[in-house]
Amino acid sequence: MHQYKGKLIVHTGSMFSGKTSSLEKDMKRFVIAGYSTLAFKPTVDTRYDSNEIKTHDNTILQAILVDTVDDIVRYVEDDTPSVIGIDEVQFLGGKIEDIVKSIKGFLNNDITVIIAGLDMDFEGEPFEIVKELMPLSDYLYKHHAVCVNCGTDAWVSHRKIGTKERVVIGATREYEPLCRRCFLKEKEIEDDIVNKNQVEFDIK
Ligand SMILES: Nc1ncnc2c1ncn2[C@@H]1O[C@H](COP(=O)(O)OP(=O)(O)O)[C@@H](O)[C@H]1O
Ligand SMILES: Cc1cn([C@H]2C[C@H](O)[C@@H](COP(=O)(O)O)O2)c(=O)[nH]c1=O
Ligand SMILES: [Zn+2]
Repeated sequence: MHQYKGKLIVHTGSMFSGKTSSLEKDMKRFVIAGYSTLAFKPTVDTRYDSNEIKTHDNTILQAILVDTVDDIVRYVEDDTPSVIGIDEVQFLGGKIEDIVKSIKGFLNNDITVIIAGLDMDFEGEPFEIVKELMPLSDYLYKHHAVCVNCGTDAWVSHRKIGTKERVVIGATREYEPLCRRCFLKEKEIEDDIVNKNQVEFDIK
């Protein structure tokens, strides 16, 4: 009984790859197995955030909205769950070293931690917290969406809209999962458009 004590389970990959679905499935299995659980989700946009974790195919898990890992620590101290889940870990506020330290603290206290988070941003650059947590994991799952262009395993979340800010909340209107080859092709096209616009601007 309760073989999962102090394990770190990491679900990562691009958008639409099934990270949140896997987190939800794990959490629901732990409930069935008799573990006490708490699920958390960082607040990224107070206008849209609700107290639930929702997958792209609309399955739902109740969750507590938090700003930083310190909020999670407070809930864990009050409720003493044996399993916690954190969705969208890349948006959790606070210093990376504090997040890592708190997660290690949970694990050392026999609390199992399930993480779901993007490994890379829209430019193909790693999200630092996920990069830190991957080697610490007991179970590491890299999930793959389907490349919307060619149908092979996707590698990255390509942003379809122009903005370059790192955090832009969205789904299929703003992002599409692409394999490396299709992503590079897309980047070439985007660079060509930028260069062409620059030439036209210089001429005028
Ligand atoms: N290109 C795609 N590849 C795979 N799944 C997709 C794709 N587009 C939409 N989906 C849907 O996304 C679901 C996964 O959603 P979710 O678990 O929320 O993913 P993530 O948390 O990784 O963004 C799939 O079960 C599928 O219904
Ligand atoms: C790649 C990328 C994504 N985001 C945002 C877009 C979505 O709101 C979430 C990811 O959700 P999912 O459950 O993994 O589909 O993150 C972002 O802000 N910046 C990025 O570079
Ligand atoms: Zn492709």
